[in-house]
Amino acid sequence: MRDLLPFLRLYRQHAGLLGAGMLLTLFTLLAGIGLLSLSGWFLSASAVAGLSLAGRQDFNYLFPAGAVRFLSIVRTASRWGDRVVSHDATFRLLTRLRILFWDRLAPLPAGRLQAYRQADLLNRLVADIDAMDHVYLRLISPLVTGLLSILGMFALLRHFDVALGWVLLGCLLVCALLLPAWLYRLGLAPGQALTHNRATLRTSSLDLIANQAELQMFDALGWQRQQWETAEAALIESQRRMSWISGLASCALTVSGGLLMLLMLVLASDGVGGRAPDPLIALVVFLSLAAFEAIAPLAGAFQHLATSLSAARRLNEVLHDTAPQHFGPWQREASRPPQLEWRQIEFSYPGDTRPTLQGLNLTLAPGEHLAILGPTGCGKSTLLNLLLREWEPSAGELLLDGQPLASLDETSLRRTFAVVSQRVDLFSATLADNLRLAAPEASNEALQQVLTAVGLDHLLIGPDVGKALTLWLGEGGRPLSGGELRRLGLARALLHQAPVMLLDEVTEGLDPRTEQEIQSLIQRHCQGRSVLMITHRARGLAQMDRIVLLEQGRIAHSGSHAQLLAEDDQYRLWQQRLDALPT
Ligand SMILES: Nc1ncnc2c1ncn2[C@@H]1O[C@H](COP(=O)(O)OP(=O)(O)OP(=O)(O)O)[C@@H](O)[C@H]1O
Repeated sequence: MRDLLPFLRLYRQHAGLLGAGMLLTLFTLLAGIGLLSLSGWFLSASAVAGLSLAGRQDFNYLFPAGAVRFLSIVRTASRWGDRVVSHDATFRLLTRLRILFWDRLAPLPAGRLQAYRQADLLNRLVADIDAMDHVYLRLISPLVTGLLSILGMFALLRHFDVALGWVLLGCLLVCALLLPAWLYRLGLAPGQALTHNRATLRTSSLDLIANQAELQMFDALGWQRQQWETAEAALIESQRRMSWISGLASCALTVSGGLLMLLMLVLASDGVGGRAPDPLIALVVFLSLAAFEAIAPLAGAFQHLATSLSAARRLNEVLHDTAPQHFGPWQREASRPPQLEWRQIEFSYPGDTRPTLQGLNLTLAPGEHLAILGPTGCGKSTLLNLLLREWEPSAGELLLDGQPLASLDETSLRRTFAVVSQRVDLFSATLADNLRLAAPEASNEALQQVLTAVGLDHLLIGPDVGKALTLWLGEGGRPLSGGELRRLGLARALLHQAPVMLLDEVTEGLDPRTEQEIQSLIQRHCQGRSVLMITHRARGLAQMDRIVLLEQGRIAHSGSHAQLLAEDDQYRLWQQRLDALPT
């Protein structure tokens, strides 16, 4: 139950609406109970009154008939109001909860987010939050209004017959305690399975759709489909078990209601409140029948409680994630290239026993163009990831102009670096939208110029400036080749106008001519800016100010291209290997 506490705190902000919703539910219940018991009494009393002439003349038909109409109008109106107000309150709560969840999720560093699968996060954001609507609608509201109605019925019946009042109260309280507890236990395992299986099916469906090309190529579509079918069968099975429990709950409620009615009939048959048997017996019997209207939602609430609790637990995992990212208040003037320093940096990825970076010391002077070479997996991209604060070093200091990088505010950090990472993401949007991500204020002419510079002018539609950038890219639009994607990434980085360019294998997958063009473009555009370029290519190294060879998370060699060629055997070996690579 502790898992629900963070969500219950949100209720305070909508206490007025939630309270009004419960009041209307209570009116609906009481009006329903009053209607049934009064109608039962009215029918019997009318029948009895009709037996004698005096009875026919004395019996007041008008007041009970009016009361029945009044109660039925109150019941209808309050039920309508209850639905409107309770659902409005619930939707407001869900909206707040989604915003809260998103607010906690968004500041998590990208590295931390990798611990969650994207499909799973989507499921938490959609299905798990939806499951929280049970908490107010099916748990709190029925619990409060059910217990108040039971007390109301007790007070009414006690007015006519104290003993019968206590019997009704006792029986209803026993049912209100035992039935929910029993149904909670029954629904526990299938409820948890339902949340888990729903998440698994969603993840499996997204895997099937997103990886379809890969699966088809390796003839693994059947295998993935089978995984999906297994996930679907598991979900259907947990839904079937929940439906079975719902059926059982309805059966238990009907049987208990029938037994209670029978008991009250037997107890009242000698007369209510010490009187001779009269139509009040019908009032007692119908009152006990109506009483189960108050208990029925309670039983259902506890059956589904396990589903809400497991959804709450999954949401809390993200809400209480221990790794929120903190940015300092320092707002730096972003146009000037800074001095960057990795000082005695140690870093390992979670779960990895090997250190990725071990006591790494490196400096990037303002305006310096530095290339980093090294074998696959030696930690080159990790160097950039630490700079972008996707991960935090476990020891050592990352300094920007001599200040800890963590003291910089997030906007200044993002304005300081322009990145072309190994994986360039394309949004399902127009070409212009995909570029304006990096420079929202850029004019159409500036976008066209940069596209021409990176060799993507063939994506422009016609000469008209307004229409030329409207090509739809990504899902539902034109896909880009690997080389085109890299060039688009470079175009974004150039538009970003940051003083430090971080380029992770930016010319990988390009033909030699384009590679040459891109290299010259970088040199041209990055005059006066710092460049940190990770590369596996020999081309362009001579134009860099300094080259660093990284090995097993440490700097093995450092110097200018000419220096290293002259003095360093290993660099010569690297150079030969890179030269031998097909271009
Ligand atoms: N998110 C991660 N979680 C766990 N391990 C990771 C993660 N990212 C990278 N690694 C591991 O850390 C090591 C260094 O990775 P990194 O990407 O920095 O290498 P790299 O030198 O850039 O390699 P490449 O030249 O192939 O791009 C690798 O062994 C890699 O498998």
